[in-house]
Amino acid sequence: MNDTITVTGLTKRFGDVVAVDDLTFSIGRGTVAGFLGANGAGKTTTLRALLGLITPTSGTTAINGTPYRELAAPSRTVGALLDSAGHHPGRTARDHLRGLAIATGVAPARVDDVLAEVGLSHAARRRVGGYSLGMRQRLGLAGALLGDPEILVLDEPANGLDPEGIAWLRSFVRDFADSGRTVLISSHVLTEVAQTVDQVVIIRQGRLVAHKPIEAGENLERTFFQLTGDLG
Ligand SMILES: Nc1ncnc2c1ncn2[C@@H]1O[C@H](COP(=O)(O)OP(=O)(O)OP(=O)(O)O)[C@@H](O)[C@H]1O
Repeated sequence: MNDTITVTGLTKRFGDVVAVDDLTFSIGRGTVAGFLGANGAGKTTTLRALLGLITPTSGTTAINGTPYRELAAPSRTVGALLDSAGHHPGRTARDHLRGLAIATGVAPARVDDVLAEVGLSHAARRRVGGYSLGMRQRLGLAGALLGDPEILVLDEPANGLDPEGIAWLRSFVRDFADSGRTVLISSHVLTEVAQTVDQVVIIRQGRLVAHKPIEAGENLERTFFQLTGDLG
């Protein structure tokens, strides 16, 4: 089986709100898939279900064919950046990552590697409370990379990054996929991901609108407006 990420008939309700509505898609190995939809479309809810953080109302999700909660080595299989919160402001980036490494069974020696990978070596000994939002996003990505995973799930990773940071993120994601690994990257801003992705999964009000490869020379903006009417 070549699919790394599968979402099958996923529905999630919060009271009267249907956040995700019978969503089905799968992502093959070695690709960068953009997961697009307006604010509130259901992207984060889908990713949280995929990572076993919430229980679906119905439907299933799997990573390499296995539900996340049943993975034998989750941090080596999939790394996730869901939000940039959750860092203790008084700790240094290095200490934060060391704690995370120990908690997830990763050799602490990886910490300096991932700090270098995300361009934070120079700030490794600074307290995270003084980090900019963009630096916290990089730190979150470093945490996702600790287990040297084959799959990355990134929820709005460009939030808070300056143009240089966004360009860096694009090339980072591209290199990651070119080494045969897989990235699912959510965004509500089309232009952030348009130059990076091989395919797009577009949702609106929790439902699948389109899942298609990106054609060379395609005017993505026009395609998206036609499909969704509400994506920037
Ligand atoms: N824990 C929750 N309790 C109640 N409603 C929720 C909860 N989480 C999400 N929702 C609702 O579900 C819908 C989908 O939210 P979700 O965060 O998945 O969208 P999103 O596409 O990630 O949006 P954004 O781009 O703004 O992050 C929204 O209407 C949201 O208000």
